[in-house]
Amino acid sequence: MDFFNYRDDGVLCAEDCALPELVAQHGTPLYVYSRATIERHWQAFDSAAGEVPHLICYAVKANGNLAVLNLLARLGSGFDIVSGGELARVVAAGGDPAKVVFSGVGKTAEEMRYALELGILCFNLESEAELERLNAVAGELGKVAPISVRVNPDIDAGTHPYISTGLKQNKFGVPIERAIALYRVAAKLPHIQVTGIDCHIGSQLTELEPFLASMDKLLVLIDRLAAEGIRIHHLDVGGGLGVNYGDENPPHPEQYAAALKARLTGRDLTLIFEPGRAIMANAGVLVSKVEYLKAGEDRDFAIVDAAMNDLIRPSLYSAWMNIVPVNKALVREPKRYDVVGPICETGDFLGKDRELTIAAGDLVAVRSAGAYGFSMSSNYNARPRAAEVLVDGDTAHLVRQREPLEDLWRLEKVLP
Ligand SMILES: Cc1ncc(COP(=O)(O)O)c(C=O)c1O
Repeated sequence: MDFFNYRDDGVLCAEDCALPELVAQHGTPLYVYSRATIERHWQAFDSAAGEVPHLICYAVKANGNLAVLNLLARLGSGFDIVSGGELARVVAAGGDPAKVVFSGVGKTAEEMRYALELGILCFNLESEAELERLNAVAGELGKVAPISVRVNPDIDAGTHPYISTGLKQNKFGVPIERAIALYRVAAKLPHIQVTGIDCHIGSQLTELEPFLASMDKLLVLIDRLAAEGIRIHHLDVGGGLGVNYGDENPPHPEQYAAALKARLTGRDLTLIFEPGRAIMANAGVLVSKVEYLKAGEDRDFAIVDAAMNDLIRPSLYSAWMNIVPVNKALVREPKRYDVVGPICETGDFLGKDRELTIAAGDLVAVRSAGAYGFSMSSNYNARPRAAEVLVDGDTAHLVRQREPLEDLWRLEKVLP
């Protein structure tokens, strides 16, 4: 459920704001987010976790716009980060570093220092070498670093191979057989404090079973650690809950959390969730203008002014994302199109073989684009990144302006 609906006159709105009016003000391509949807999705996790001690650490990589992070911080959210840059964003948005978990396989010493100085909640460690480095860096600062080991449970999450992270051939986490040994070492290090255990098996998961299977493996590990006197205080189940782009029908956070909670009875564990997509995907659309309709020999093309630099998911993962006309009352002949951007790559498409009722000059919206849309955008082909608008009822706030062209070379210089 989201707050993007057609008005009676056939115009698509974000909450109470008509998309054509936002475009008239801010142009295209334009990302539009709904505050009510973001808040409702976050609250769905919070209320699903209910009475179990828990913390929702929103995955900043899904959408790191400051206004989005700020809304979530105001709800009391924590954050899952994967770089010093994301941590800086959280701080700039008013987030609480004490509610931050730090994931990722390649944390630099500098990033570790920064996070230790801010006093984050936990480092989710992904290798033996990282543990060694963190102990040394914390030692230099005279601090103790709280850690979880990110366990790779070797479970097939049944998702696209590029966004599957819990298989032994993936770079993520520590193989479950080695995790115990790593905890033993960690427990003895002077500048490390074992606090939790962590796992994240992939993204856009549409079944509960892989989550539960990996949680079961982690619970066995927690018991084995307890038997050795190593106490785990929190269980970080990662993110990964899928959303509807079409008819995927993933579990609702309620079902997901209920299944996890059922396994925690009698245990003194805080649950940490790291949802990204489930909060943001359906809280945003990407609005674009049809520049040209072009008849090909083999197929017809709708050439729009958004491209793979604005939204790379279709090109990168062959992801299917729904593309709809912004005004469905306009009288147009329905036709099938490949919806493509202006970038000089054959892989530059937003959708293939889509039936659409459009003409040149019309607006289309790519739905479910709130997560991994703007955050994965680039300047390829010297295209400025799109503006972002956050709608709150009948008020639209420009939360990031379109990148001015001169910003594209602001950091460059020519030889004297
Ligand atoms: C460690 C970690 N946590 C959380 C997430 C967020 O995942 P999602 O957006 O699928 O909820 C990711 C991305 O897959 C991740 O790598």
